[in-house]
Amino acid sequence: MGGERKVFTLAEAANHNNPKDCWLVIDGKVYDVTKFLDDHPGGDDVLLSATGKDATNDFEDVGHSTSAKAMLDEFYVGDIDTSTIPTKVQYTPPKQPQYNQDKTPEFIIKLLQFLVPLVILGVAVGVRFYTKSA
Ligand code: HEM
Repeated sequence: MGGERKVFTLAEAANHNNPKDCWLVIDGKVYDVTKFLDDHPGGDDVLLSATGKDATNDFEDVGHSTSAKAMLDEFYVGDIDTSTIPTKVQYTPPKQPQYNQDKTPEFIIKLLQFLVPLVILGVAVGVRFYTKSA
């Protein structure tokens, strides 16, 4: 093999998910952290629960120090076949209908709001005018 990089599928890496054999997938690389479980300042349980998946976000979310990131090298065992990592589903909001979907221009609506009461008033005045003389 002579220093050739090993490439694992996510399923292969996921098999190493117990306290006696624990692999993590971070940033496209595979790390065997079995020996580190007892020494991890964040505890062994978080490492074990980060197995079987792309743990990049878990690792980054903690805000690990640069020295923590430098430690990764010593646990490196190979790379992950990135095509075996399920791509994140991007949330796209449903398309909202435009608020005013009808094409009636605003000024016509304004005009009607002004005219309708005027017409009612006109009718009322007209009725009164014609009934008074009777
Ligand atoms: C090979 C991978 C990892 C290494 C080498 C590592 C190393 C370290 C180190 C050195 C610290 C001490 C604080 C610091 O220097 O930033 C730390 C803290 C911590 N780690 Fe990790 N870590 C690894 C993976 C993870 C993962 C995958 C998780 C979460 C799922 C995690 C969760 C935490 C937490 C919660 C702390 C904070 C502990 C505390 O402050 O009480 N670590 N880690």
